[in-house]
Amino acid sequence: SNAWGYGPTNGPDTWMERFPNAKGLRQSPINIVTKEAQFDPSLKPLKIKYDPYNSRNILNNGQSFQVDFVDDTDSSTLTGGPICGTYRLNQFHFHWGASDDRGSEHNVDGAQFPCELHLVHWNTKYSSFREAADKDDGLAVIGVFLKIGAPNPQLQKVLDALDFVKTKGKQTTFSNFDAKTLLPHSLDYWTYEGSLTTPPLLESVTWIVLREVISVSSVQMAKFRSLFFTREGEPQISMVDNYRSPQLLQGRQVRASFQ
Ligand SMILES: COc1ccc2c(ccc[n+]2C(=O)c2ccc(S(N)(=O)=O)cc2)c1
Ligand SMILES: [Zn+2]
Repeated sequence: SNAWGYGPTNGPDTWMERFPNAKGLRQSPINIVTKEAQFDPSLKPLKIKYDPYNSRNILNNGQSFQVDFVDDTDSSTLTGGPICGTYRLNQFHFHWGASDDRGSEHNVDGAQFPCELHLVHWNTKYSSFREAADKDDGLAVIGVFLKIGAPNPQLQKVLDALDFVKTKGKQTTFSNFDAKTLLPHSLDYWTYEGSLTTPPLLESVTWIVLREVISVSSVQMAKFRSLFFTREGEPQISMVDNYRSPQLLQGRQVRASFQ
């Protein structure tokens, strides 16, 4: 079947053919217009507790690569911020461009970054990620922008594992990784109600986009681009431009945790 992807025949502009959520009223990503983001003093600080012991493996899923976490206990959690209750870290992954001028999914005042990190959490009021994935309050994703600058030694640990997951379906163990080391110093954030940015585009995500960026060098960006969308033995298609463009706000309010 013509599985969804990011190519000319199966990319984001074709997704609404098979995934009607694409035309929904709370789709992601969005362009964050900083002047229109209203400071909300009732927003709590983010409380992030990640246990390196929970990191399990790294997988090339044919759309991105993700680091999966064991999420059968509350040892790696997100609480506070705009959410109620406890959300567990399930995985993190990235979106990036073919060149440094594009690649992030969210934009800030119309600007794109070369890469965006997504840390995906699910609400423990549900019994599993899968059960939470289609609930209005099921998921919370922290978005972190990567900006070209100094090499990022924490990120390098992840990039060094990419040699083992070059093609779709490849995975390798990836233990003892502290995802907290990928976060910037400040946890100031913008937040809005949105969706998964890939099919099935479920409208179940409370988005928490951090204002402070983390650095990535151009050499490190080239490492992301060394991956392939395709399986071993298939004609190679470089894994680049795996991002959806900003969607209509449809009257949604973006709130800021900072003044
Ligand atoms: C219920 O069926 C599902 C549910 C979720 C699926 C999925 C297929 C791919 C990715 N996911 C995801 O988990 C997923 C997709 C997108 C994102 S994102 N880029 O952070 O919005 C996070 C997580 C299928
Ligand atoms: Zn994502």
